[in-house]
Amino acid sequence: MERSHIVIFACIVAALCAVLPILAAFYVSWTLAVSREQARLKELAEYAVTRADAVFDDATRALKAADHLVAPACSPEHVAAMRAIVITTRSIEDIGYFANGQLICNSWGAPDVAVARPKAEFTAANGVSVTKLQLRIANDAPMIDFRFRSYSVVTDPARLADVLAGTGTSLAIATQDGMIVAALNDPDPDTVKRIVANPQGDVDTQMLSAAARGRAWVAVALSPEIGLVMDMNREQLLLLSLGVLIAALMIGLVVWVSRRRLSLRGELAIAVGRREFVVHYQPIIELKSGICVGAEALVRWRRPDGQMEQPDIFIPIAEESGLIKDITDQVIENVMKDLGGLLAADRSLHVAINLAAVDIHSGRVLQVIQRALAGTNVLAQQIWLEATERGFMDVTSASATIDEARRLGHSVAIDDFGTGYSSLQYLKDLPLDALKIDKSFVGTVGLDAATSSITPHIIDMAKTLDLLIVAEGIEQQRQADYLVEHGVQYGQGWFFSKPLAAADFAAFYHARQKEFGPGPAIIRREIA
Ligand SMILES: Nc1nc2c(ncn2[C@@H]2O[C@@H]3COP(=O)(O)O[C@H]4[C@@H](O)[C@H](n5cnc6c(=O)[nH]c(N)nc65)O[C@@H]4COP(=O)(O)O[C@H]3[C@H]2O)c(=O)[nH]1
Repeated sequence: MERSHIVIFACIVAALCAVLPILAAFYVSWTLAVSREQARLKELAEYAVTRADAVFDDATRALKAADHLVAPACSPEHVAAMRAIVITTRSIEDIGYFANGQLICNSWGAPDVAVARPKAEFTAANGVSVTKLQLRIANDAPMIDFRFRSYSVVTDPARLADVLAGTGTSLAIATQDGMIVAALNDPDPDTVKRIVANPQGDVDTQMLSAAARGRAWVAVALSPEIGLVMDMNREQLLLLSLGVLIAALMIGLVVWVSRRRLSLRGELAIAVGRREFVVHYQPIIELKSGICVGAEALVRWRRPDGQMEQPDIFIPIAEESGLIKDITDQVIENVMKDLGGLLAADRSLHVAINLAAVDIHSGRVLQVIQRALAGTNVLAQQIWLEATERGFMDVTSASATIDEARRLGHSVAIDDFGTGYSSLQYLKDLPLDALKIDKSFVGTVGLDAATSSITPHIIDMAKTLDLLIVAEGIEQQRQADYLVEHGVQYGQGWFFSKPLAAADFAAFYHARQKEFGPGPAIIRREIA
């Protein structure tokens, strides 16, 4: 990836890291606040409707008691009985007796002025009708008239909405068809009507609401959503600060990773320029005889302070940035410098060099090797080339490079076989010489692991295609024994030796030669 792409990518990731946790925290805290507020409104509406029903029941009882009075209408006894009803009924202010649409008397006797009976606006299931009067007493709200047959009682609507709603919350006590009869904090009549008609519906996106239906009334509680923002409680603020904290941590992480990647890339470019790469050699052993027949060249990056970086850290970045070509060239150069003498003196020895996918793709590396071999008396047959399955994905270019490599005398091996996308197709279509079994499979030999059954299949496949087999990562005697038994010719791994610096490898090679004898002639698989 280009440096500018890394920077842009890091900025986008950092911006997302900053915004997403905060948005998520805000969303969670908002959802919590909304559901809490809705629960509060529901509780309020249920409590209010219970109270309103109780007031209505009280007024109904008064009306029915008056309806049973037997004293002659508006006689002193009748008026006294009505007064007694008013005194003993908490929910009503007065009671009146009507005939022919006119008030004849109330609990104080005959009225001073003529009062016409108002028209009923709504009739409840128990037969009591409801009317909002023009008459206003203590507060601003018009009084409510409940009437049953010849009697009416007037009630202060404050008795119907006798609850504490809290500032910002409005409450309506409405008839079953949505007419408000009592209210707190001026709820909008149209909104209340819509909620009564459709309590579950999305009535107003800026209002939270809850409705409760009682025997006679419907209570509707409303509060504006904006109130929640002001009302965010401690827990919600805590969530938000947690979101900010996570965002900060994530941004820090992104900055750290991208800086490290950028700086590693920059450092790697400098290291290529300063030729800071050295090669270590892991001996390759002929398993049945124990003779050392070659080595795998493994690159290391020796920093100026002496610290050694392993290839797993820098090869992927080198491949991404295109620096890998220079590294391959330096490895080839180092191999010839380190082991050129040994190779020229002993034809039975070979060195396997790892190539990147791009090296296989372009084939350019073959000329580099040719130039490095020129005048050294080292044969091309002594230089093996290895690449992972990724290098052979583009079969056309890979075939061309392998054909040319083989024509020049090199042997070519597929590395880490079985860990990628490899299929039999690769092996059939490519003129390969050898297959390297990945250490992850060798490690399972003799174990019950699910992958342990793969190793014999890989071995069989290689035998069918008549490929040389090299097993990687042999750490134990039993693994070596198993591989010999199954016809694997070569192996490498800590059981024999870790990768060694050039001088140590030469010493290892000579010691091994003394103990197990000289190596065979040049190892070469003939392809018809
Ligand atoms: N656990 C365990 N590990 C063992 C054992 N024996 C050897 N190994 C390690 O296994 C890796 C074998 O190399 P690889 O599969 O080609 O895998 C190599 C190869 O794909 C790549 N690489 C190394 N040098 C070069 C190079 O010059 N060019 C390119 N393109 N890639 C390279 O880096 C990979 C890692 O190399 P290393 O870190 O040197 O790791 C080496 C080696 O040190 C063992 O018994 N047990």
